Amino acid sequence: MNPRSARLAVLTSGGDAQAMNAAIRAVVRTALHLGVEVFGVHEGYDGLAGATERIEQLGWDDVSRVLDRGGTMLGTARSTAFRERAGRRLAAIRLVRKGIDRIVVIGGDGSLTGALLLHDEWSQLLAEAVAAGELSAAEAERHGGVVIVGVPGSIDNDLPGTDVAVGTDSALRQIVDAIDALEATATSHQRTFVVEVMGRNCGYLAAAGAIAGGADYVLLPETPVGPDWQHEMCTLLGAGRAAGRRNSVVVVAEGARNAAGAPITAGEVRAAIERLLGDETRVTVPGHVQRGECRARPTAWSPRSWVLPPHVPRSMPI
Ligand SMILES: Nc1ncnc2c1ncn2[C@@H]1O[C@H](COP(=O)(O)OP(=O)(O)OP(=O)(O)O)[C@@H](O)[C@H]1O
Ligand SMILES: O=P(O)(O)OC[C@H]1O[C@](O)(CO)[C@@H](O)[C@@H]1O
Repeated sequence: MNPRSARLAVLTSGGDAQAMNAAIRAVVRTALHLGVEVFGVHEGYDGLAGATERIEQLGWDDVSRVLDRGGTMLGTARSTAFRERAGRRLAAIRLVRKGIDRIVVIGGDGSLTGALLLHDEWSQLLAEAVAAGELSAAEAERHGGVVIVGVPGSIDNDLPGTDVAVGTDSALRQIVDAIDALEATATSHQRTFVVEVMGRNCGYLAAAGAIAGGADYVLLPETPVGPDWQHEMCTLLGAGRAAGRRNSVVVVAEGARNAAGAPITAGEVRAAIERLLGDETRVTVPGHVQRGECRARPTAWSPRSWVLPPHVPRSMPI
């Protein structure tokens, strides 16, 4: 196919992650630069499989001034409709009716799993639509193959083969900022803080946040603790206190588990510290602040640098 006649859709899906806007901008402007028409799908897969179709053509100016804005300008969703085959069939029909058979999905492991499913089912979905009179044979033939590119976009950083997903670094900064901010109270009151960190079943944010934040102990899904974990943790924390430390921080990944597979909650950690050490202990849950707009400006090492603008020197290898 002549790429200059192609039409491409871009969408964000799953939890919003910072720099998704920069990634959208990079996709839109690079495609336009290459002569490809671009469409934004609003509200994640719901914009394709939900009750209302939300596909809108995007131009160069539609992605102006979004580089350092948090969230996603296209909106996102956790779409139940797309999980069903009927939803994916509706999605394929709507895309083909718009002449689109190129898709960029920016999202996490779930979103990219869904994208793979749509890719694998595409021919069959189109054949069914033709049989049901929902698409013409010519339309189905014209768009007989679909090309889908997945861009790992998730604070969780839980995609195999990806060093750092879009949004992970900013979430990490939020976590380290939160731990740094707790320092004042922890030190003044000689308290222990238990910080619960997002990440679903992945401990990347908790592990990296604990190291960068100088925490004393971390509980992760990947390293389930044994039955005596409370005593082990408190022995370490107690040694720090004995050495003169005025503050202690324990980071708990939201997916932390013990060796038997039972979840370990921040409340449980707090109770263990109070019971075994007598430390005054508080739980802090930064929650969706971790997905919020970073006040620090995004680094150049981010989707900011992905765009292929016309003003990039032609001699530059890209
Ligand atoms: N197995 C699947 N089959 C079809 N669609 C799926 C599947 N898993 C996920 N999806 C689609 O992708 C959407 C987003 O998935 P999910 O909620 O797991 O977030 P994610 O992409 O993993 O991102 P994050 O973990 O950062 O929130 C789901 O709401 C659903 O529409
Ligand atoms: O925003 P929601 O739907 O409450 O989901 C929260 C989940 O999304 C994430 O922030 C991103 O996947 C996870 O870390 C967290 O478990």
